[in-house]
Amino acid sequence: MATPLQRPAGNPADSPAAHSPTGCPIDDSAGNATDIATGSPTGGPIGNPVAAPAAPGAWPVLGHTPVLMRRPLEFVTSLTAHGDVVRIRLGRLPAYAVTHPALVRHVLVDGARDFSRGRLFDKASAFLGEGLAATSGALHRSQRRVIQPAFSRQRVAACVPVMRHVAQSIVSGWVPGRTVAVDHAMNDYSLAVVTRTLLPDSLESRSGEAFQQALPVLTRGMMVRMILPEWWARLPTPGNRRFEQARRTMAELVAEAVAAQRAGRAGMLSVLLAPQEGPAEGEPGLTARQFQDHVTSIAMAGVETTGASLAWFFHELGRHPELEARVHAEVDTVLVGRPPRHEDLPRLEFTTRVILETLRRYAPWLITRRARSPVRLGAVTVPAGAEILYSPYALHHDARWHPDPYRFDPDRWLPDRCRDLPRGAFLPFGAGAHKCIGDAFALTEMTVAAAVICRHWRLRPAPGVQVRAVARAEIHPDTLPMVAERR
Ligand code: HEM
Repeated sequence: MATPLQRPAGNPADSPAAHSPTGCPIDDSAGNATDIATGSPTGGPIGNPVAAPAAPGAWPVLGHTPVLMRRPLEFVTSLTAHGDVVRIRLGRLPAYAVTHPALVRHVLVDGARDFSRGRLFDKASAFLGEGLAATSGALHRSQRRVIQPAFSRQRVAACVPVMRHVAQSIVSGWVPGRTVAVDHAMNDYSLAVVTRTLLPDSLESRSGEAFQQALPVLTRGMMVRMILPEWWARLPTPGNRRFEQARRTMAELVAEAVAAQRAGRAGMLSVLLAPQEGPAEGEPGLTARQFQDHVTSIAMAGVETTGASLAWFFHELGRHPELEARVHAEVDTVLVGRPPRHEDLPRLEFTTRVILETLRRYAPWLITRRARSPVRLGAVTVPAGAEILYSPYALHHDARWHPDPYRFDPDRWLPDRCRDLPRGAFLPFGAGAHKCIGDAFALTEMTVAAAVICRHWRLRPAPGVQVRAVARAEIHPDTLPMVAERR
């Protein structure tokens, strides 16, 4: 059975449909989307358009900004009730939230040529420059072709020993009965894995701490800048000053990392790139500046995402001892007392279902696109230049596709139960040309950490602590102290 851990590399828009280890769709391939609700095509010629219904709760001048700032997850999930395309306002700026899986797929895959990346990525370009995660169109396609081989199946498989080693060194500091800040531990794991595999020896130790401090300021700042009006970011507030400082810190750290690369150290990216030379006219390859922007993109996109997902994985196991017992039993059976190897991972089927369910429950909550021209989405026509919003989190909590959506139920990913899930209803990694380049890397990284930790440790919720979800670029636990117990 094809799994995301075994999928061939290539431009996702060209690659065969990716499937979860259970055979359920992790959406990324092209095809003609059909509006499931109405049976009508999702895109196409503009005719008899209707106005998108407006979401309630807009303030004069501020629009939906206050509710997006205060209750972001509740707000994005509430939009589904108002229509398949719902008009909201970011301050005075109109934006269209697309809530139906078929229409989201149209925006990301079938009709993707009609859309660029939009406001979120404009804001991120302040620190991502022209990195992979911030570009669109022809420039993005050429960059993706250059970088994709670094994330090939073989390269990801070759990273398993590093992932295992990093996970082992994280748990080696744990003391039975002591409290571990699991959210921090998982971010440390994720940062160490990304740096040691992609850019070994470059961002570690001394810089690692500064990096970990800058990341949340930047990811939160990027979301806040998307939601708030332009003038707000120019005010000399403490938050804006922190953002500027974090931006400078990140630029310095990445420059250091790139310099280390140029000194000839190995790493997934260095195999591809020769930034010290720079490509000659018409040759493949990246300039040093482009290389630096891509490193920033990958660091921004690849550290907190996996770190937060792993933290939620252990939070959910801590709350569900019956699921934890099943993961432990599976790890014991599959690994028979040795550390995990790449070939063991597909056999950790229940563990993988817990990971998929974690990715469903705690998916990225708001991502943008921008219409290049007037585009029809279902019955609605959005004007050229319109900001389009999609929310994997909201799609994943729509009871039409995911019954009892707030229940943590890994077995919903059993083949019999998820066979009829519509395409576009499960998008933890997005879809189409901008689908996460690190999806297989992240799934591998999460499975290795889960296996290494669950072999010897059980993490219990710290008594009396209420864990809240905080929406930055992805959803984080506000705090996650857990008591480590030896199994
Ligand atoms: C659980 C972990 C992760 C999640 C949930 C996640 C989610 C996503 C999503 C939803 C997108 C698409 C955004 C869009 O539609 O515009 C994306 C793109 C991206 N991700 Fe991830 N990601 C994860 C891990 C990683 C890792 C480990 C890396 C790299 C080491 C990475 C690198 C990237 C990059 C570079 C892009 C931009 C791709 C492009 O535009 O071509 N991500 N990710």
